[in-house]
Amino acid sequence: MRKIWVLDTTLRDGEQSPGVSLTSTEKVEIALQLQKLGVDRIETGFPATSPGEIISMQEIAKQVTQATLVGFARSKEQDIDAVREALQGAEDACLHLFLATSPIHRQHKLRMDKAKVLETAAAAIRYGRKYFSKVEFSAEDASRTELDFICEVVDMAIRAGATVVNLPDTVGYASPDQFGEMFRIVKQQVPGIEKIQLSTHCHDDLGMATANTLAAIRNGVDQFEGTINGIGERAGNTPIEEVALALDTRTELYGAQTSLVLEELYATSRLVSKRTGMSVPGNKAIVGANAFAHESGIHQDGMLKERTTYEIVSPERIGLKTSKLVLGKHSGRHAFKEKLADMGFEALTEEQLQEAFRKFKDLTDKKKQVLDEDLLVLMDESRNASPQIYTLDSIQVSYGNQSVPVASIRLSKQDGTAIDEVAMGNGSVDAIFHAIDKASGEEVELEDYSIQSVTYGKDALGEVHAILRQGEYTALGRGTSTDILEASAKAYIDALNKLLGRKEVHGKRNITIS
Ligand SMILES: CC(=O)SCCNC(=O)CCNC(=O)[C@H](O)C(C)(C)COP(=O)(O)OP(=O)(O)OC[C@H]1O[C@@H](n2cnc3c(N)ncnc32)[C@H](O)[C@@H]1OP(=O)(O)O
Ligand SMILES: CC(C)C(=O)C(=O)O
Ligand SMILES: [Mg+2]
Repeated sequence: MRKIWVLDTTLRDGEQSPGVSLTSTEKVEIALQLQKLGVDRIETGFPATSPGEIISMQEIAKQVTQATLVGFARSKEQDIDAVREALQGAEDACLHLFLATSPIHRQHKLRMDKAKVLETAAAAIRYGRKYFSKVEFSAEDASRTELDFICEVVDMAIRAGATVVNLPDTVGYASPDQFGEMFRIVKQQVPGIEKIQLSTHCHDDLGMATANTLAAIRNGVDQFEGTINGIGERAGNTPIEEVALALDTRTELYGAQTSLVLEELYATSRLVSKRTGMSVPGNKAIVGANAFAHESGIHQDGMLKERTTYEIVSPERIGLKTSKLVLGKHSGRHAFKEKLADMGFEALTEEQLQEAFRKFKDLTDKKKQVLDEDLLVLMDESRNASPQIYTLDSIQVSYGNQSVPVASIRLSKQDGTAIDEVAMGNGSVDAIFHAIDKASGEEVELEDYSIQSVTYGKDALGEVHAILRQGEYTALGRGTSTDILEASAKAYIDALNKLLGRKEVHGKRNITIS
């Protein structure tokens, strides 16, 4: 299988992401992790940028010994000298020179004609080769450069002594077919091309960095450059994890592999995200939080029967323990039953399961994600079911800090009849309880009332406990909901039902029924 070299530029192009600036300690930490990941070449910085950049690169050079360390420079002696200073302690160093070659950059930015570009780059490569055995030359904006001039530039770079020639899609303008064709022609037409390594470096302005990189690989490049999580200038660089996994997953198509330790990808992604402050979108390929999570019932059912129905990469391959089956609005009975079994609720009858599933679906209409804690509460409610003498149909509360709270409530009785009542109170909860009292016609006393949040987040479930007394009898009721007024009504009705049910059957005295 053909080996593809990986040049990681998270610490150089990645750090060019607007708003990102890494400290020396952070850069060393990331470089050590990149070494663990098995990156062949780590671009540690652009030392002409600042004195601090040189110090960071020197620190990395002291500690990272198993990868080639690359220093970036314009085609200027002063920049090359800065790379010499920054990489002097490196075991294996490479100078990375660049100069733009496209008409737009030549005319407007560099104000150089073609001949001057060739002369400037050749002089820089020759100067660099005096100090470095490895010199990469990048023809910036290659994808917008005339094809015959690109061939001239590559020829010049080889003659001047470059060991790697990189043709970047600097502004993410290329399309895969066109980009692949450029490499095919360069390989065909430039004499001595076999003496050097050909590289590519893509940006994601049109969302095609990975596709363009793979097109270059199919057309014979030896190295690709990218960053972890795809961070970098503007829309970012090629995400290394995407290309590495595409090669690993489709070997029959590409016939090429990196030597990355893929199991380190997830940890590397998390570290880069934490240190740069650039969060990874949930739906990001390979390393996003949802990349191995399934919420839809049909997908979850498929996953439970055979993982490969909905996963082309196994989570273990990138260093994650398992896939996740997330319970939510779109989940089905198979995943629900599996989840309950995992939590120890195995001995449920079909009826209990159906009832729990119905309640679960009701909850998903109110809550985005159902957590284990939510399920525990829900199962607890089901198992401790009280006689359904009254059930809550609807509730409406009118509250204002200048007016008296009013609650309207509709209860259903066991025989199916509905009772509507309206009542006022000192507060919203008090108004609800008065309305329930009026609807039931029972005289009860509220002995205790408490609220607690049982799950997390803005849409957390609140659990209300209410203890009611009627003469010698007391009963504890529980109610849960994402709304505490609804939870309060449910708890009150639950206590009332228990009180009436027990009173009727047992006639026991002074007993709190839980
Ligand atoms: C595609 C890429 O990612 S390229 C890398 C981009 N990264 C960065 O620019 C980050 C670090 N940059 C910096 O800190 C600064 O730009 C520095 C220190 C490098 C240079 O700063 P300054 O000397 O103030 O120049 P400034 O950035 O304003 O302009 C760039 C100059 O470099 C020239 N230049 C640009 N690319 C090259 C090159 N490859 N070789 C030689 N000269 C170049 C420009 O034409 C311009 O020259 P001019 O002053 O004669 O017009
Ligand atoms: C490799 C360099 C020149 C680069 O970052 C680019 O062209 O995007
Ligand atoms: Mg770039």
